[in-house]
Amino acid sequence: MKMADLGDVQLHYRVDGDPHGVPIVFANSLGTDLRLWDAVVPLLPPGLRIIRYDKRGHGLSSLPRPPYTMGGLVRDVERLLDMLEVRDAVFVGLSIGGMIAQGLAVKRFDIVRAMVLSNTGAKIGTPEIWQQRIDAVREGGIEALADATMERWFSRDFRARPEMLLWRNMLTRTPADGYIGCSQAISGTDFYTPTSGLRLPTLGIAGSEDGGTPPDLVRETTELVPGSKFHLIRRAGHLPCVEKPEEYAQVLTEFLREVGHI
Ligand SMILES: O=C(O)CC1=CCC(=O)O1
Repeated sequence: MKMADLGDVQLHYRVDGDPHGVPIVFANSLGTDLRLWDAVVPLLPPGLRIIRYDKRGHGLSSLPRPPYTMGGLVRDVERLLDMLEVRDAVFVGLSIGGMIAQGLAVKRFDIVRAMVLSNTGAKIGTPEIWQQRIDAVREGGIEALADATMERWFSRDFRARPEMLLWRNMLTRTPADGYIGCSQAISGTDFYTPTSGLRLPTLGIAGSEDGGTPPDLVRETTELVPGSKFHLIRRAGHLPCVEKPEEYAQVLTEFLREVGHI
């Protein structure tokens, strides 16, 4: 566990694998922290420098007051990766993490050499939907959203398992300001034009039962980048790295091999 002091924000991060290996960076979704990748990391091949972090307002990172912007979230990870002297990374972003991936790829070709757009979109939802969620959290806390969120995050089978409660607790223990700030950032983001201009190896991953970012949205976003690939994980919701870690790690490993990262 490490803390990067970036001045206006402190980011919790951790590095696993080979400290001198080729970098792979993971960015989490709304309402989760870097433990999102716990089941996938041990299944990755050797020789990788595996970097994970908690975005602002989440996990053990600091909790600046909202509003947050997508530009600010991109700038946070950009500063973290500059501090760690990361170049030519494969950047794996899930949901809002996939938006951060697109924003960083547009800005920093030297840092992002390939990207994985997992359960994400160039634009997610509408400002009205995000405002409803923000209002609900202001009124009733994140608990008010928890049951509906579990339905978007997980398949019916997984929701019947006790592990589901781990993720429900992770969501409901996210600070309201962190959730609201990131919701505002998503609400204000439309990356269709910038992402269409990207030219880098790109893999899209979707879950067949994802109620937050359905497969068609992930496919459409991924196809903005010419030559991209797409993989659908069946019987999984918004967090296939949790529900199907073996398949997720296998698809990721194949992509790393294809782009010459391992
Ligand atoms: O919680 C959800 O509905 C899914 C989601 C959208 C953006 C994100 O990061 O998670």
